Amino acid sequence: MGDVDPAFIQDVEHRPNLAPLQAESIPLIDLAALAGYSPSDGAAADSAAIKGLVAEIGEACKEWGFFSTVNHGVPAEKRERIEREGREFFRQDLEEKKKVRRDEKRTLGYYETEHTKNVRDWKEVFDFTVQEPTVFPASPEDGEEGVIECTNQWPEYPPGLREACEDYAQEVQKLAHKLMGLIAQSLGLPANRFDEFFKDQTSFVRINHYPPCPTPHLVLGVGRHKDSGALAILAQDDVPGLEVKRKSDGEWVLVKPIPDSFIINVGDTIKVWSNEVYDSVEHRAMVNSKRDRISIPFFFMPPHYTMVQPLKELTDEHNPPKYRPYNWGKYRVSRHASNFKKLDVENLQIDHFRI
Ligand SMILES: O=C(O)CCC(=O)C(=O)O
Ligand SMILES: [Fe+2]
Repeated sequence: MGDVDPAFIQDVEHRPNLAPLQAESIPLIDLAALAGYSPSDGAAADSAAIKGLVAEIGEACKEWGFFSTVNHGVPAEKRERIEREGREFFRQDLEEKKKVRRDEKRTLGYYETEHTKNVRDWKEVFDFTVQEPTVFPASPEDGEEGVIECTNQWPEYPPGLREACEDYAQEVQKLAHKLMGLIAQSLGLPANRFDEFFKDQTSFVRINHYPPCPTPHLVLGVGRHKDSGALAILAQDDVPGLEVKRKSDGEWVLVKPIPDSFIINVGDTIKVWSNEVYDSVEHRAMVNSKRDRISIPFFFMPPHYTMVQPLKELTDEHNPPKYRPYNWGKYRVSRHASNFKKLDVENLQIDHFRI
């Protein structure tokens, strides 16, 4: 096992297959028709091209919970820039990176000891929030009303990281709003149905860096998990690693990198809003012994005061709500705390609120 810390080692049943299935992977959707689209513009939402997209996206959300997109409208140079600046940041010594390390009080910045399902991930990350400051409950406990304001921690080096991150987040955010419009339409709702949930937000962006690993067959860059927010919009470099658990048979399939594409996946919040018409799907990232890998997810998340529950229009007496309402901020704070360290218990999941 060499020098690998046992904290990283996955149980046998969760270890990756380094030659994973590539055959049938997630659908690829061309978003060119989104150029003039806005969820608040009824006429644009009704065009034939948009209706076609809505059908494709609805199908992908149902069958896979995941899809790749091209012609998404986010300028390639903005994605390239954040990737380049991120690499430059991670190239520094640990001591330098630790100057912006997150802790229990400052929850954004650099972090190198994340755990997923109580096993350490083979990665380091840099997190920044999209709406500054982002407001969260001070405590995950019900009845405790205080809030805290989270702000970003920017390193001195590289000097361009901050602007690259802020620009990127603004661009991807526009795409996120449009995708929520299409998803609303695909559920038979008005395109602007989700707008009220994103007047404020707790969205954040993570730059994942997966260094080469001497024992890629024993560890994962990020262990199997579902994303808890509404949507994730992920950029990956040209090194394969992301695997999605195929709903039809439970097999792990590799999502091959496509240049200038984004991978979109449905998170638990949409699963609940849709009363399980759509599902959030497990995914994980492998590492390899030769090349490092960068991936950049944008996690689109509602404001802390949102009560997440199945939408009224999608429930009735024959199809009653499958979840009790839960407070997004408290849920997020509780889950976030558990990523910091190895715990003896599983962290909070939406199943906790399943009726
Ligand atoms: O690196 C990847 O491809 C996946 C990352 C991911 O799923 C996450 O950060 O939540
Ligand atoms: Fe994820």
